[in-house]
Amino acid sequence: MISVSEALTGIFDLLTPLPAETVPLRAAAGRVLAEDAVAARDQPPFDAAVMDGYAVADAGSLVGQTLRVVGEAAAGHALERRIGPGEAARIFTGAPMPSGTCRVIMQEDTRAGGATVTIGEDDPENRFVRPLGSDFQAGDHLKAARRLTPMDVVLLAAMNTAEVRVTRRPEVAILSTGDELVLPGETPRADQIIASNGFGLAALAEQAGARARLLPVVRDRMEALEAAFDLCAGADLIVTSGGASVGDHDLLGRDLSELGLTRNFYKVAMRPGKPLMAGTLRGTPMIGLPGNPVSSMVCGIIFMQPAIHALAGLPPRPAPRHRLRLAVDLPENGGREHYMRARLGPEGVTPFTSQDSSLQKILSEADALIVRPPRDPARKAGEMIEAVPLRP
Ligand SMILES: Nc1nc2c(c(=O)[nH]1)N[C@H]1C(S)=C(S)[C@@H](COP(=O)(O)OP(=O)(O)OC[C@H]3O[C@@H](n4cnc5c(N)ncnc54)[C@H](O)[C@@H]3O)O[C@H]1N2
Ligand code: MOO
Repeated sequence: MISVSEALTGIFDLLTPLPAETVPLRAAAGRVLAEDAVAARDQPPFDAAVMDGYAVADAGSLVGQTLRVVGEAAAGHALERRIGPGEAARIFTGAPMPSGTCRVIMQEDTRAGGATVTIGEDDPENRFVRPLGSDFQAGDHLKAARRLTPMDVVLLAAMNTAEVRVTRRPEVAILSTGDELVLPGETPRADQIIASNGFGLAALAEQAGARARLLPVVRDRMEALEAAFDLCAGADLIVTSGGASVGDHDLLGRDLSELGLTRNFYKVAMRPGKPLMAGTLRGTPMIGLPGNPVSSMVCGIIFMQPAIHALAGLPPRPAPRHRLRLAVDLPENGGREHYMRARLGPEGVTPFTSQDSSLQKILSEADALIVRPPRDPARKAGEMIEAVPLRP
């Protein structure tokens, strides 16, 4: 069996980043920037007032002095007149500083008197001017590749970017296999269960920025599998769940070269997720996940989501981890890398008592997956360990 990091590298090796497309700025959030965006202008494009008040030409203290108010500057309405010593311009936040002025005296520190203003307090150190280009300057870059956050979008908009070059959104075809499966909302027979994995995997794929194509459940027959493979055409990544083990009805564990499946590896030293496989199906990268729901979801986080990010053009990286304090002692780990469902509390992180890979309620309650490397020695409460967060 290969290690988790060998398996992840093996999956990255199957992937080619998708080409770029142009989208309007409104559709850019969450997409991966494919080419550097360059600011076309300085921001602010002029020295701007930071406070509502009076713009003055005098650099020294004006306490007790009365100035002549000779004009007004507001945001979007520059004052074209030059201001000299002994004069002031009424000014509002965001307005361009009139020529001749060097600072703003806050309105609260003044007393207005018709065409004049008298200065009460004045600290000339506080200029209340935002210099031209102090936010960003023409030619500044927002570097590719990065997943665009709402904070990036506000910057792109300010840079006067109406359209953005992003990588095409990966399309992930998801198929679940099993004679026992019926869809949520159907009435299962006594020997049937609800096909939950596909829904969770589709949500994980979409969380990672992909479009998910959730295919109908595939029965445990070769013809059904072949027909389902046809429905994967055009996808950038194919993800299967179930049928990966060695049972008589586990079709995906068999030699499927006649259906166009080339397997690059099968079985990984991890828990849950041992019967994981990856390869290509008719030339498209494919990841085969085990059917147990927790195995499927853990492998979706550890392999599918990083694969989607890489397809979208981000640097290939494992799922992010945090360092967390252990709240309880843990015995030595076995030979497989263990992803333990765990809860976060004031004392630190505690694994759930049962780590069975079928327990969906515990998975839903878990805050993190504690990662225990193979043969990790016994750990004491209070030690720091690595964990993959399950909540934003
Ligand atoms: N002799 C061996 N048996 C098993 C081994 C092994 O090494 N030798 N490995 C075990 C491990 S580990 C896992 S994980 C499972 C995974 O096997 P499969 O990928 O073949 O999964 P299935 O048999 O199809 O299903 C397992 C389990 O999960 C339920 N399931 C399947 N699909 C879904 C779905 N879409 N939604 C909800 N639940 C699903 C299914 O009903 C089974 O209960 O194999 C062990 N066996
Ligand atoms: O690896 Mo299986 O994924 O233990 O349940």
